[in-house]
Amino acid sequence: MTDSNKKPASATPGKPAGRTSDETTTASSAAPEGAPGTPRSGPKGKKVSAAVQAAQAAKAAKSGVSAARKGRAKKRAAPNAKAGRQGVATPGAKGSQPGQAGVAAPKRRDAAAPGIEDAVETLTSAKRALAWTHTARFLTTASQLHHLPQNGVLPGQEPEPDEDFDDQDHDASGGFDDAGLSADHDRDDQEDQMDEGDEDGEPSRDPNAVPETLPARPLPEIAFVGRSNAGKSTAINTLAQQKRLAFASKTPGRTQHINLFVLGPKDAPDALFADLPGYGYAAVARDAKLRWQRVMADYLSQRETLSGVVLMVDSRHGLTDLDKQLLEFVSDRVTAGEVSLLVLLTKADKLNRKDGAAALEQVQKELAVLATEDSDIAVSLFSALSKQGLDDAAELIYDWAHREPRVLRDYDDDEMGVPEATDADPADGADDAHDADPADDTDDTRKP
Ligand SMILES: Nc1nc2c(ncn2[C@@H]2O[C@H](COP(=O)(O)OP(=O)(O)OP(=O)(O)O)[C@@H](O)[C@H]2O)c(=O)[nH]1
Ligand SMILES: [Mg+2]
Repeated sequence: MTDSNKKPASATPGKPAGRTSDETTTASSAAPEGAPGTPRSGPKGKKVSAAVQAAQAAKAAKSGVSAARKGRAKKRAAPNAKAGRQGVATPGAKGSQPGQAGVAAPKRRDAAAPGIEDAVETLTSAKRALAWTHTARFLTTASQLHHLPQNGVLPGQEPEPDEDFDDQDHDASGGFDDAGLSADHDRDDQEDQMDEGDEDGEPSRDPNAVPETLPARPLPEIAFVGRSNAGKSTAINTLAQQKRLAFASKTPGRTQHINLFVLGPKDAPDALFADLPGYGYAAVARDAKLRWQRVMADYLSQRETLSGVVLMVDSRHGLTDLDKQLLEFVSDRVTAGEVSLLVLLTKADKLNRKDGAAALEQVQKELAVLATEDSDIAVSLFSALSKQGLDDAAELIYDWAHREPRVLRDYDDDEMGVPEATDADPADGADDAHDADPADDTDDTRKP
């Protein structure tokens, strides 16, 4: 995790009005005195939305959010409206000092609660975001980082296409196997899908299909990362409102390649989703883990078009050491505000309200070290089953993909260096027990 030498978040974003969920307590109450700001949380309920930027900006100004985020406020269109739209608590809401206990979410609407207009805006912006995520379609799969399309050039359009791109059917082979991410999968375990689709096996990708042409300009990329079995592929499917866009399975290690999905109109795609292989799968040799770390470190620290990272964490387990290690790979870019971060606490349907709130608070506290004036960090409970957190996640990601291009700071060589891969992971063994969680096998079925 990054240290706290970074610019601390100065004061404090304002309190979003009208949150109704008591799952929206801030983590700042647990933050140490003088600690930098804590990330926002974005559970369901609440919403002070702004569908249009002018309304967002006005709302942000009204709520005082912008005061704490002056750095990037100048660089983005209505950058701070996100906090309002997410309806998430931010530390030291109005009237409190940094490091002070945060203001708990109001249990009921009060004078500051959004009116009809806000409710309509909320609906509109959630609908717009979900309509956009629904456009997600498979683009390509890459077994190695350097195989990913760069600046709009797809593998098939390169002068010398790489043979690895032939395996667009998610065959359990290829470069990532070298990273130890392979496993003996039953490719017919479609019953593992939460959505009880009536198709058999994996969705077929036509190997002869002509890949969609990307625009010459680079598209912002949103990466979905997390431990094996955390729910990355399922979350992509849920966001896209498609049953089998990404391959979800209770078998850990299902996703073994970097799978890219393109979003936006066919003739004007505007973003990419990257479903990345999970980590922490027990049956992986040590040197293979190191290779995987290198791939992830390279991707997260060097992928120029990376706009946001969605880190999926099983809400029952919280941030593991491997998750923290992964965050280190991208921490410089997060603290600089170059890459946004959303931590989704998945499978929230398995927790009761109290435990969900506690999980949220714990992760917010742990992420506080990444919070700076420039950073854009949110945490939310999420369930693909109940759709908890879905609207918020969609809206936030939509916003990442459609914001004005960010002004990137200049990095020193040292700063931009790829973090050293390390095999020190004391919690690895313990974490791996999660993958064998028998509850996963029994509970991960869609409840009626
Ligand atoms: N109850 C419940 N189960 C879920 C939820 N999200 C995912 N699951 C289940 O968790 C298991 C793993 O989901 P995946 O989406 O394949 O996980 P992944 O992170 O993509 O895993 P890898 O591809 O191995 O890295 C599947 O059995 C899903 O049905 C959720 O919100 N609630
Ligand atoms: Mg997956």
